[in-house]
Amino acid sequence: MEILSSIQNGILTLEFNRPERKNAITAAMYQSMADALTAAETDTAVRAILLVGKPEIFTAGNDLEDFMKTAPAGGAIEDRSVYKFMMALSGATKPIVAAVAGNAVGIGTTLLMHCDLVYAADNAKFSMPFVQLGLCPEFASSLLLTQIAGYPRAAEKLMLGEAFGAQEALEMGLISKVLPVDALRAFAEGQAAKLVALPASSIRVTKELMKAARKAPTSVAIAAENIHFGKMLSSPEAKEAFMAFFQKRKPDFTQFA
Ligand SMILES: C/C=C/C(=O)SCCNC(=O)CCNC(=O)[C@H](O)C(C)(C)COP(=O)(O)OP(=O)(O)OC[C@H]1O[C@@H](n2cnc3c(N)ncnc32)[C@H](O)[C@@H]1OP(=O)(O)O
Repeated sequence: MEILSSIQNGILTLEFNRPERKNAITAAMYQSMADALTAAETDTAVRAILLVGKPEIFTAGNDLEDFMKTAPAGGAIEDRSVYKFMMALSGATKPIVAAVAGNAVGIGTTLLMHCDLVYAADNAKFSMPFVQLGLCPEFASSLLLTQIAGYPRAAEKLMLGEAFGAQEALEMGLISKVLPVDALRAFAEGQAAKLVALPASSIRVTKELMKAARKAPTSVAIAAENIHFGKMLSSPEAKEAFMAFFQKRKPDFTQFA
């Protein structure tokens, strides 16, 4: 099972479990998380959601082989499991806690902006190398990171795509606490348990109110990003970037105007 899913004491825990591929997320993994989140919406046994990886890796982002396979097929983004997962995550009415240790690449960082309580280990590394892959930001990261971190810092992270550590993520407001890697999971579970014990209706309304102002702009940003992202996935620049990754070499973008 590449996504471990369990419900215990009111907490739905979703755990990336593909360490041999650095927890890179395949279409099947997105689908299984989308299904679990959708089911959780109406399951009274679930009062909080916890998203975790392994102590050495959160996720290497979208599986790049999947990107190469699915790109030319095209089709509506709404039919793709990544879209179903991200819509289920961003539209979840129950509180979501994320705990990041190791690398959180691409969608691994983007998805955090749709969670509620976000904690990181001192070994966490965040990056959004969309431009480096010949792509563009996705799932409202172009909007939300700008709101969270301010334009100059967001531009640096989204244009240069360089990795940054937990301390910088804390300063920019992407996460709310840094913990020793060995303490991260227990701390996040404890925070989720606190949410479970609180009145679910108050949590639900608080979340709704807090997210109300960004709801419409988030949808607009996602739709605009999708148009570009879908086209860019099959661009020569992206193909060169994906091939270069698997051939363990630097991409050569100078061949493209
Ligand atoms: C809509 C969504 C958008 C996005 O998410 S865009 C972002 C896509 N993701 C990436 O570009 C990240 C690619 N991966 C990496 O940069 C690196 O990995 C890490 C920094 C995460 C870790 O580096 P290291 O510790 O040196 O591990 P390793 O040797 O690169 O990876 C171990 C094995 O895992 C495979 N792998 C890693 N990431 C992915 C991936 N994203 N998709 C498919 N496979 C991946 C490798 O190829 C390799 O495999 P082998 O052992 O056979 O050489």
